[in-house]
Amino acid sequence: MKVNKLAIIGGGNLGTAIAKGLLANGLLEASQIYITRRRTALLNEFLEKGVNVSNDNRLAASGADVILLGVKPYQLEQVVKEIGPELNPNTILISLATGISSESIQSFCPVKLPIFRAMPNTAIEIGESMTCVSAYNANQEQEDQVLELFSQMGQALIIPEELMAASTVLAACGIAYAMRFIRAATQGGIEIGFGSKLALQISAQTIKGAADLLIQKGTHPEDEIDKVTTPRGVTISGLNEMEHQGFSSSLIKGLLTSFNKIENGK
Ligand SMILES: NC(=O)C1=CN([C@@H]2O[C@H](COP(=O)(O)OP(=O)(O)OC[C@H]3O[C@@H](n4cnc5c(N)ncnc54)[C@H](O)[C@@H]3O)[C@@H](O)[C@H]2O)C=CC1
Ligand SMILES: O=C(O)[C@@H]1CCC=N1
Repeated sequence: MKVNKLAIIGGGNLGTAIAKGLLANGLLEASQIYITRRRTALLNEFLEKGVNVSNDNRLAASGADVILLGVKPYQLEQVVKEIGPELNPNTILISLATGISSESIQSFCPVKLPIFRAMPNTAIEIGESMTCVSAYNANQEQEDQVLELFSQMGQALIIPEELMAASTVLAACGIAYAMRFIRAATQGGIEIGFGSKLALQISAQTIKGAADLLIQKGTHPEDEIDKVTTPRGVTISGLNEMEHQGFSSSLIKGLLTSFNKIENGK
């Protein structure tokens, strides 16, 4: 992708994770990246790497080919209106905000322009994100450009905008759910004899191996489970006990709770 200038407006948790992902992949020179937030002192690590750090959103947006909006949803309208004079019909605007439609974002802009919503997860920092993207007012070339950008920092997919809430839950919140699984496994590991450090190492690498089996072989989880569950063995006993305690059910209910909160604000 030919990007001369990329601006991240709102360098918080997600904005800085993306900046780290871009730098780690050498996708752009540090000098091509602009990142803003109100308290710029919190972005010193980027300043030291040669990234342009500022609290001036218009300066960052001016002449940028790609603008990523990393502010909170309730701050989006004000920020888009602020940078409005710097937008042109070719600017690629990518919103990371949860729950604000492309149509609304377009209504904050003075010109019609390609608008993308992207929902990466925090593993973007290490190039392992699952990023779902929706496109609005964009042509094929622009869609390909945005997909290419996020594909360099993990896997990326274009999805219909109506699935953005679902992708937020499955992929973005999903990192937190997976972390909680690993934490619980670690706590169990300590009870059966490991120190916390070793228990965490074993649990995390085990989850990574499980995910990689599915990703690399394209198999179904139950096929892989069948290979581990010796008849009358210990794995099936543990798994069935987890299900009696509501393991899958609690995960699905949690997912739905997150989803309903995005959809209905509850
Ligand atoms: N995909 C994911 O894994 C995650 C997605 N999100 C989504 O990403 C968006 C950002 O969330 P976080 O990064 O957690 O928020 P955050 O609060 O860490 O970051 C927002 C940043 O915007 C800055 N900011 C606020 N007003 C500004 C302005 N007028 N000009 C410039 N900068 C301004 C703040 O100083 C802050 O650094 C939200 O919409 C949230 O829903 C958040 C966390 C994880
Ligand atoms: O928890 C949240 O609301 C945001 C959306 C996805 C990840 N963090």
